[in-house]
Amino acid sequence: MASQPIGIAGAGAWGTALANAAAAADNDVVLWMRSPEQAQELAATRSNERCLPGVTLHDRIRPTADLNELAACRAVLLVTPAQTTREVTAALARVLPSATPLLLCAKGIERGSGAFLCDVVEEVRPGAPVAVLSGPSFAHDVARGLPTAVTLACRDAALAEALANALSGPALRVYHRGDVRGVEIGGAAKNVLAIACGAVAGKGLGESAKAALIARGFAELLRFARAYGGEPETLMGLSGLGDLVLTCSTAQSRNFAFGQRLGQGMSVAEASGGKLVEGATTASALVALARAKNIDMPIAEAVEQVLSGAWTLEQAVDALMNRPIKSEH
Ligand SMILES: NC(=O)c1ccc[n+]([C@@H]2O[C@H](COP(=O)([O-])OP(=O)(O)OC[C@H]3O[C@@H](n4cnc5c(N)ncnc54)[C@H](O)[C@@H]3O)[C@@H](O)[C@H]2O)c1
Ligand SMILES: O=P(O)(O)OC[C@H](O)CO
Repeated sequence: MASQPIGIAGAGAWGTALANAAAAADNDVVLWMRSPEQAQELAATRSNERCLPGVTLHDRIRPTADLNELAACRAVLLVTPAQTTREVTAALARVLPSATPLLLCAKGIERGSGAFLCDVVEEVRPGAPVAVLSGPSFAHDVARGLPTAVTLACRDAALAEALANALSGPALRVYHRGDVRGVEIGGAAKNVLAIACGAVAGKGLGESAKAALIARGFAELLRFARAYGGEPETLMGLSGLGDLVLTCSTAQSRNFAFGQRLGQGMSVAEASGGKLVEGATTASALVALARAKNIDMPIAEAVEQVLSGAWTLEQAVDALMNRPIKSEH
């Protein structure tokens, strides 16, 4: 069993970084991508210059474009954009044995349905084991072997522990937990809040405003998680506060950088720079879920209003600053 490889579906920045980390943790790794040309290129050059420039692929990684090669893996990490979760899970369901655990590594909420990604996976592969991996972790840091700690959640405690052990290595420390909902909420919501922090930086509104956004954004995270069944302790850990602080701190984050460019005056269409900005695609679903349960999330709401074109950034700042004065907690 332990000699079976770890499978990774999706060879973008995060999939490639996780492949290197899993290999460094003494696993053979099958790295699947949809493009045969890209698989050939990765196998020949041993690098993924498009998504993770300057990083050498570990010897134990086998790139492939044949989905069937994931069938013999002991677990498969799903590392494609959040909005492709349903489609890629359906493709995986056709080749994987039903007992193979799927470990969700994307951060987001499905648009349209408003479904949490673990629920999407469970809907497509009923009864099959599902887990989620999240926490403060930039692909470039993990791929270069810089020390990183993340959380892996699964309702099956023994499986959570086994997967955490399998993926933990010299530079990646994986904690385990049972609160799947809390862990996935932290990852999905922090991306939306990071857009607001980036906009504050881009507009030059100061470090005090940024700290206020992180603290009040965390209060929104906690309210949302409580209402949707996540445990507050989870949100206080790596996958909540940890990832919120990381993503709200630096333009190394694509969500922060997107917000920063909005703050500097770029349009929503220009600001992504062609990069994946999960907070921008999740904002409307997050806000719709919050409204459905009357959860007060003014920062997430302001991000959504700006992205939809209903408010300018100036109107968003006014709306946040002119709310009625209230007790902090
Ligand atoms: N990059 C990071 O530092 C990082 C860290 C933690 C979590 N994540 C999360 O991981 C997810 C992926 O991020 P990323 O940085 O790897 O993005 P990316 O844009 O670098 O890569 C996404 C990959 O998915 C592939 N893809 C897209 N649609 C597909 C489909 N329908 N079928 C198969 N493959 C498809 C693309 O070809 C690309 O290789 C996101 O949800 C992100 O929030 C990223
Ligand atoms: O670059 P971002 O904003 O997608 O963030 C990457 C990771 O989620 C950070 O933990």
